[in-house]
Amino acid sequence: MIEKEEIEYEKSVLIGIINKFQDEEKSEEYLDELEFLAYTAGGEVLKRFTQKLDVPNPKTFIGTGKMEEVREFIEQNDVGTAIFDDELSPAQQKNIEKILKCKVVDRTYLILDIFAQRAKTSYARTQVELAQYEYLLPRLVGLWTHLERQRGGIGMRGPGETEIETDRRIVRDKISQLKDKLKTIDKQMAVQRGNRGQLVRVALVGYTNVGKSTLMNVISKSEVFAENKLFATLDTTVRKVVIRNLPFLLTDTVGFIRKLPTQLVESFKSTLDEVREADLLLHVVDIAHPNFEDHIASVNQILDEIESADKPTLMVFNKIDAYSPEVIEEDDLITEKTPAHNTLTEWKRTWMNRLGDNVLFISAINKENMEEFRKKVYEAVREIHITRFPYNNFLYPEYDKYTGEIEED
Ligand SMILES: Nc1nc2c(ncn2[C@@H]2O[C@H](COP(=O)(O)OP(=O)(O)OP(=O)(O)O)[C@@H](O)[C@H]2O)c(=O)[nH]1
Ligand SMILES: [Mg+2]
Repeated sequence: MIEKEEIEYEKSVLIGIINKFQDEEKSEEYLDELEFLAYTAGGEVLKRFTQKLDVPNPKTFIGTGKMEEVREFIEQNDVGTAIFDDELSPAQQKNIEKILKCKVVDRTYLILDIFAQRAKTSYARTQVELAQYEYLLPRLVGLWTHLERQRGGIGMRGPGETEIETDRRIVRDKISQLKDKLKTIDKQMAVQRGNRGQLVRVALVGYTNVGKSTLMNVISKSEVFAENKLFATLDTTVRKVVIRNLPFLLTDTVGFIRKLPTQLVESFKSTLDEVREADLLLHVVDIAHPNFEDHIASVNQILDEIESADKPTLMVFNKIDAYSPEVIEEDDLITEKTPAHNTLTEWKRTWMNRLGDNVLFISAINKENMEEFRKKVYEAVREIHITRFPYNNFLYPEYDKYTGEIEED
């Protein structure tokens, strides 16, 4: 449920392009996500603008005519922010600001902003701040170019440059301070992780808003903040979970998103170490989301970037309660069948079939199929645990049946 709190929502517009990599439908889906991001950051979207463009205009991202259309709308409707669905170059951002005379932000900035809003612990805040400064640094150059042009260059270049050089130095100093601070925290975290001993580590991973925290709450009876907004979780929660007689550690952590800013991947290194050091991944997918296949690809790409793509993984398709295939009416002879028309049974026969036993379909909210979930997780954890504690028999009486109550901590 999207509840409007007492926050003043800032009027904004979205701007995206359509090209051979993203057709009209894809572009629309990306803008849906951008709108959700905008909403999470406290923005209300009044209108979307799209333009067919093979390559973005290097100066202003979209073409002049389209830009004029956007400008008029912004002026007439008192819009505060224009949000672009791609990372803008520092120069583009400056140029556009000059034309639109409102705040101009891109997808990366928006994500950083949400992270900043949501970071609760000093650790998360430090990581976000570092990412924000990394984002800012090259943009100070843009500011300089802009000033230089405004002042006519010659003669004025000296002071302008000095000013900006000072700013850049301050930002660079800040970056290295934050990096030092993070290094210290990283060491503490590594020690903490070390202290957790030899227990098998399982990490919930997945796109943002798929239900990782909800699932964590269901299996560990803990209270992790879950909400229908993007990036509800920024910090890592680790819980000891016991299924039957088998204890293991379960981690809930930050969700991923398409085009997750590289600055964030880098500065959240330590948070992501939880994933990197996990023995088993539970890749949670929101099967009710029309773009869930793209989500899987984005998550896999990030897992690859953090060298975690080869870990044993269970694919957990969540929100089956909310899944409904699109229906083609019997007398409709035109509409072609697409994956969106698949029933769950049909989905199971697609590429999902190739995942073999490592697939689960659940509803964390309705606690549907949790028995099977526990059984599969138990088996996967057990397999790893056995190699680690080969003689620890008392923890492992052989269970050949999974009947009866499964005990929890
Ligand atoms: N219909 C339905 N909704 C669910 C289910 N599981 C979770 N949700 C909802 O999905 C939204 C996101 O849930 P979270 O648990 O916060 O998702 P998350 O993956 O932890 O999200 P981030 O921390 O933002 O990455 C919440 O509104 C949940 O109530 C489910 O099985 N069915
Ligand atoms: Mg969460």
